[in-house]
Amino acid sequence: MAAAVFERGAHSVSGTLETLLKKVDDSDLGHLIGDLTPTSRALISGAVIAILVKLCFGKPKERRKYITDLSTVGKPVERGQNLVSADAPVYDVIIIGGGTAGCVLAARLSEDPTMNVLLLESGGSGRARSESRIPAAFTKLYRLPEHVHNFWTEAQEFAKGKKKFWPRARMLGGCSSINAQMAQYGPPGDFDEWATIIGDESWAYKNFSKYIRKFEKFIPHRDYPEVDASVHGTTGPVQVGFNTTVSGWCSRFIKACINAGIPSTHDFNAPKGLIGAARANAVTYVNTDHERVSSENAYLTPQVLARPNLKVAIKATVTRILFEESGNTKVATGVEFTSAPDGPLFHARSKKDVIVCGGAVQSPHILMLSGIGPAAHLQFFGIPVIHDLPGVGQNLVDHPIVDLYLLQKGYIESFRHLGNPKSVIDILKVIHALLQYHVFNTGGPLAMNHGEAAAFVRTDDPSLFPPSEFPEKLLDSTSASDSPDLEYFTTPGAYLEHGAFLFPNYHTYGVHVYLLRPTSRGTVLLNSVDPFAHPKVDPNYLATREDVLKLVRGIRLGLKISHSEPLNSLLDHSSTADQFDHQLHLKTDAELEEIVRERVETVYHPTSTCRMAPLYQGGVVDSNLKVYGVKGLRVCDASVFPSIISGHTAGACFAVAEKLADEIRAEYGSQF
Ligand SMILES: Cc1cc2nc3c(=O)[nH]c(=O)nc-3n(C[C@H](O)[C@H](O)[C@H](O)COP(=O)(O)OP(=O)(O)OC[C@H]3O[C@@H](n4cnc5c(N)ncnc54)[C@H](O)[C@@H]3O)c2cc1C
Repeated sequence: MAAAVFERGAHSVSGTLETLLKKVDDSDLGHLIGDLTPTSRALISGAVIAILVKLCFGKPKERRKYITDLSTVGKPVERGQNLVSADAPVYDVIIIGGGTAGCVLAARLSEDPTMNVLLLESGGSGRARSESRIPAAFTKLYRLPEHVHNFWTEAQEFAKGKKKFWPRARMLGGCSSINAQMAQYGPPGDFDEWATIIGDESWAYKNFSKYIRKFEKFIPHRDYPEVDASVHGTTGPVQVGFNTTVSGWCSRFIKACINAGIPSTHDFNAPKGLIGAARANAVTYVNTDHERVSSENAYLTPQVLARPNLKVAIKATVTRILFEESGNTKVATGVEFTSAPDGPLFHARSKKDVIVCGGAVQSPHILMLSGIGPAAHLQFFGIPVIHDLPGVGQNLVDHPIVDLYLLQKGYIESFRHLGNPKSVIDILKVIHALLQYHVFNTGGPLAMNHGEAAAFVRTDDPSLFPPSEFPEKLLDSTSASDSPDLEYFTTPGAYLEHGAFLFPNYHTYGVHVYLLRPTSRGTVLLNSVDPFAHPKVDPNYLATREDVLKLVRGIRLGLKISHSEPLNSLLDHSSTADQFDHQLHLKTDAELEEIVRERVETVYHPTSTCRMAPLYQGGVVDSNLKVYGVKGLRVCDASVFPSIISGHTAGACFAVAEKLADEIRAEYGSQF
């Protein structure tokens, strides 16, 4: 009864707020608010109280218990002890890194009650952070070193010598806990290419796609009946669907793409491939409660964590993998870990496998610290070489992005206030958004993931890039004739510095163009032997001319889309302001090339630094993800991708881990 009264009261507060906001929006901004009436003030206070009451007394969030006392999962040891302590706790499998892939493996392997699994994660719980749970809030995490490894790249030789900010998650769920939640898994041709590179058909799309369906729980939506649910997984742990809020800019972008000559598509993840334009979150990793779906909350459920054969320790950084000789072979027999740079060290022993799931930056880092990598590089740092494996840390590839900053004509629709409330009106809007999200569970602006519509194209598509205007034939770096090499996505506001700067005095619109199949390759190398020191990350952006020319084409088409209706009428193309791009179409290709080199940034998708490939092609792992030349050691995360996919990378990480879990269980069977 009390709850019903509360709900009704809160609804009426929200309704009144909505009316008030509408009035404010319709009026000339700013006047109404200067001196709020007592009624308005009462409404605001009511809304705030409603939110607080809901937060305090609403349905409690499921609490998940993780191990923080490392002495309960490891044996304390002295520094410099190179063999696993004889009385260290023993596990069948030790997983290093509870990220996107690591949580999948922990949950799937421990389904076998005879398999003892230890998962060690350097950070804390992602789910415990509201910035991770609330879809719109993730960029707030980027600069917090406790939750994010905030790497910087080396100065980029081909990008004006600038160092680039490269956030990677440091929490359970890994980057699936901080990513933009867009769920596009890559076109079938990419996985067929993987199978060809490694010479194993189990990676071809027709076989590998069962693992995509295994992780997926697709939630259809009545507004998108064209999406064929039968080609999706419906029983997996990772809920994907249309549960994010999108602004009116989403459909405007898709219409403008179609008017610019890009076909429309309904489902970027259907087996037929993903060329075309659609609501980007044709699915997102956001559930029906409008919360992010990370690998932590999808896989490490309270039921999974209650398994006696699974231990999940947080604030546990692995400092190295330890090896023993068996005949002529080096065998990984355990790990050394600690909670802090000067903290006590612990050992744990593995009977079967140590699986490195540290991500594309840290997996090669951990291997090198442990003596697996290019011998000369390890010797330079005085690290005893366990196995000379030149491919470790090589082949780094990332999707380079160029953002276009556009100005709305007047005020069309904007969410600037969410990140940067500047007036009482903005504060009212924020309160309204909080009510929608926290009290009524209707989503609202906090349920946005920002990247709301997307288009995938090929730079050799003659209908988009007619040879008369684009005569130069560029290298085809795609995996198949129906795989794209450029992606666009849009945000209802433009931003700089990874979302830290939102053009506070303007209502803006962002079009982002990125290269899906770059040919430039970089490295992850050691900076120091200190496991807590960041490695040297050098994506070597734009080292090849192909990459630059394709991005120049991408900018041209992006501008054409912005000049196509309905965007054309809603954007202020008369603006000559320097910080906006309305005059960019007048620039020569050489001038655009300079802009590409000036602006290029990461779209946070590094892969392939422990590549699954034959040894002679710089491979680090075989098709079962076993590290070449040693025993008992595997890698499983984005670092093993044989080539970067023309999509977003989290989906393939889930699927690769699902596949490995199946294979390990089949390989060891009843041996546990
Ligand atoms: C800001 C951002 C936005 C993105 N947006 C999208 C998107 O919209 N859609 C999409 O599909 N992909 C997106 N991605 C990419 C995608 O999320 C990643 O490719 C994927 O999640 C990587 O998974 P992983 O398993 O390779 O590594 P991670 O998920 O990064 O996991 C690595 C884990 O290992 C831990 N770790 C590292 N070293 C150690 C150690 N020594 N000891 C213990 N633990 C350790 C880390 O703390 C981390 O938790 C985005 C990424 C970022 C950063």
